[in-house]
This record gives sequence, C-alpha cells and structure tokens, in this order.
Amino acid sequence: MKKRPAAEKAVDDYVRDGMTIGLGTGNAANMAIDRIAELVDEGYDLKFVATSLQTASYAQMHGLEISDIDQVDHIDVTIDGADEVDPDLNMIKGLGGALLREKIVASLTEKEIIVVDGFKVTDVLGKKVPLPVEVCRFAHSKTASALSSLGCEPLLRTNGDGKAFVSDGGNYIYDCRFKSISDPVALESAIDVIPGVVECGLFIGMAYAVEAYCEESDSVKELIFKDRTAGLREYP
Ligand SMILES: O=C(CO)[C@H](O)[C@H](O)COP(=O)(O)O
Repeated sequence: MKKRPAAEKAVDDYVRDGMTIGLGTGNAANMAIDRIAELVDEGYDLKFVATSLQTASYAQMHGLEISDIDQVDHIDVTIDGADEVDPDLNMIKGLGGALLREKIVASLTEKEIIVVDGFKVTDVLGKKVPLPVEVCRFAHSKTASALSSLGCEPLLRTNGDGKAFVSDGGNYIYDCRFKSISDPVALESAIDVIPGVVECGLFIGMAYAVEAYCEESDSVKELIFKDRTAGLREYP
C-alpha cells in the first residue's frame, strides 16, 4: 500500500485545469484526491463526480465539491484503483464495494487511469482475488446458484457484524472465487445475462493507463492501452 507516488504521477500526468474528474474509491483514489486537492488550492478549476458515498465525503472533507453526474456533460479523466490487472489492462474491481458506480463512471470517462501496487498486475485474472458480483437482494441466493454454475464459489459479502454488506445502490455483493479467468470477455457476458445480476467486477477494455508502483525499485511503471488513444479531447 505504498502506491502514493503512482497516485501522484497519475494526477500530475493527466489532470489539467478546466477538466471534469471522476474520483474512484479506495486507498489509491484517496491518495489521488489528496494530490488533486493541492492542485485546487493552487488555483485549478475542476469539476468532480464521485464513484461512492465514501469518496464523496472524503473529497468534501478536502473542500472539493461533488457534482451530480447527470448534470455533467462529460468526464475527462477518472483516477481509480483496481484489485487485479492483466497484461491487456483488463481488471477485477469491487473489493471496496463500489463496482457499480465505478463502472458507470468508467464507461462515461475519456481516460480511466488506474493506480495499483505492482503485485496486483498478474498474467491471468482471478488467481489472487475473487470476482465481486453485485446482485439484486430479491432472490439473491438463487442468483448465487446461477453464478456457481459458471464454475465459482460465490460467497455473500458481510460486514464485521455478520450482516450482509449493502452497496451504495442498495444491493448485495457475492465474491466469486474462480480458479482463474482465462476468458474475461466470455465470463462477463455469461454473468451479465443472469437475471438478478446488477453488475460484475470485470472491467474490460476500460483502462486507458495503469500506474503500477514497484516497491523494490521505488519506481512507477506506466502501462498504456494503445487502442484507447484515438479521438480524445486535447488539453494543454
Ligand atoms: O474497486 C475498488 C472499490 O470498489 C477499488 O478501486 C479497489 O478495491 C482497489 O482499492 P485500493 O486502492 O484500496 O487497493
């Protein structure tokens, strides 16, 4: 969790005066918010949308005002974390419970910049972390049975008190342990057609760049998804 240099690089390289910025959820996102707040103090005029209530309150504590996402006409850059990233920059996200809003914001964003510790970059998704799937509370155990038929062990996420965790959208999350996810595109399609599934934590082709902090060399490696560079708005 020493990725602060990667979060600061993400902000310094991609955030420009006048932009609308998506704020992710989790430690990496909070580190980015710390740096963004400094830029605002220096006079940057930025608009913000948040991917969770938790992030909105962290940003507001830093004096940043959060806009209603339906009132902004575009999002230039979002800075967020991830739980696993593969060599094609496909990701598993959602261990922080914000996958639904994170995915909506990512889908509306021109450049989704991801900040991770280097150990989260892996050859195949699903080896290290379960795949979070957000489901409707109604008939959630039936939805979980359908998920298990895809070859995983779904576990209902709970809080410290043993009660089911409820997302900002009012849904439950099942953490689905697969041995590995060799075809994330096919798996996402198979999950998405299950009635009761609200969203799954596979983020495919959404990241523009990944800033990965390598502790051994105390350096940040940037991985860029070249296919996403076409037709983007230019800022000085
Ligand atoms: O997907 C997420 C929340 O839903 C987070 O981005 C992910 O869990 C990484 O968090 P962190 O930066 O704290 O390691």
